[in-house]
Amino acid sequence: MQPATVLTIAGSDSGGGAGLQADLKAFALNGVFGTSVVTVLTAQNSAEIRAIEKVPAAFVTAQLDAVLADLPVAAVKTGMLASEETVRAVAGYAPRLPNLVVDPVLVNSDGVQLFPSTVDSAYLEGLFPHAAVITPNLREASLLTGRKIISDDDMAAAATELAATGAGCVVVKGGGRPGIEAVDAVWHEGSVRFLRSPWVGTRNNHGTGCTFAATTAALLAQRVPVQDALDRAKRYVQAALERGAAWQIGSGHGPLGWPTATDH
Ligand SMILES: Nc1ncnc2c1ncn2[C@@H]1O[C@H](COP(=O)(O)OP(=O)(O)O)[C@@H](O)[C@H]1O
Ligand SMILES: Cc1ncc(COP(=O)(O)O)c(N)n1
Repeated sequence: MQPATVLTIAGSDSGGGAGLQADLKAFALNGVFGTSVVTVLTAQNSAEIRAIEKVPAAFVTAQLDAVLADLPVAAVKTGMLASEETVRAVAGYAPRLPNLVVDPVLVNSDGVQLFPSTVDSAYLEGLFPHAAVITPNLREASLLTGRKIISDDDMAAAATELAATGAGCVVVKGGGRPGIEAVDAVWHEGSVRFLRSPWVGTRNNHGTGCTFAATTAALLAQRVPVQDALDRAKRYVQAALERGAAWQIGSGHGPLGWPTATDH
């Protein structure tokens, strides 16, 4: 038996906690072979993103052509695409990208918008209609819908509104709303349900969103049905947070740990 191949189209996090470094780690720990198309380089650590250098869209597509010409990609995750050109270029390939999980990275951890709003519309019109799953966090869902999102009902309403883009499944992630539980809203086939797990009290949450989306893609590549994949990705993130909870790597938000197979 050989592993399924999965592709991440994402940015590099020099600090190692998020971006394609987190994706490749989640791929390996979820049993798939990871390939990576790099969209941006970030000068980043556990505390901040200091600078972003975009890879030209033409070189993003050159990487995509090289991977797709040779490797049996069974699922794709997108992360920080960073420019309208790159979002639209990836959207042009989307009909050929199976099990596409789109994690729209649009704001930094302080909630500040990272890119011009033309990037948001390229996601809404170009990429979401082709996605099997989209995974905005609270702030991104708020930015994309213009809604204030405070309650579970607000999350459900935002997920339903984003489903109108044509995405197969919408997850509004609630990591930005600490509580007793970490709650995410999932729209699928016309109804909304909630994913709930115990809140893990730790500062080491750099890469939770990347890890959730990458794990979902890894499971879809292994033919796990989408709702099961989301339940399992949620448990994986919880276990990864628990494993790294006491680490002190960096002065800011440290990385997630490595769950063992029996953890999740
Ligand atoms: N401290 C935490 N304890 C448990 N689950 C968490 C915690 N922080 C985030 N999560 C979960 O991690 C996943 C990623 O969500 P989130 O952190 O909102 O994404 P992003 O990194 O894109 O902001 C979601 O399933 C969310 O509920
Ligand atoms: C290159 C890159 N991509 C994505 C994120 C978001 O990370 P998170 O998973 O913590 O939302 C990041 N900080 N850097």
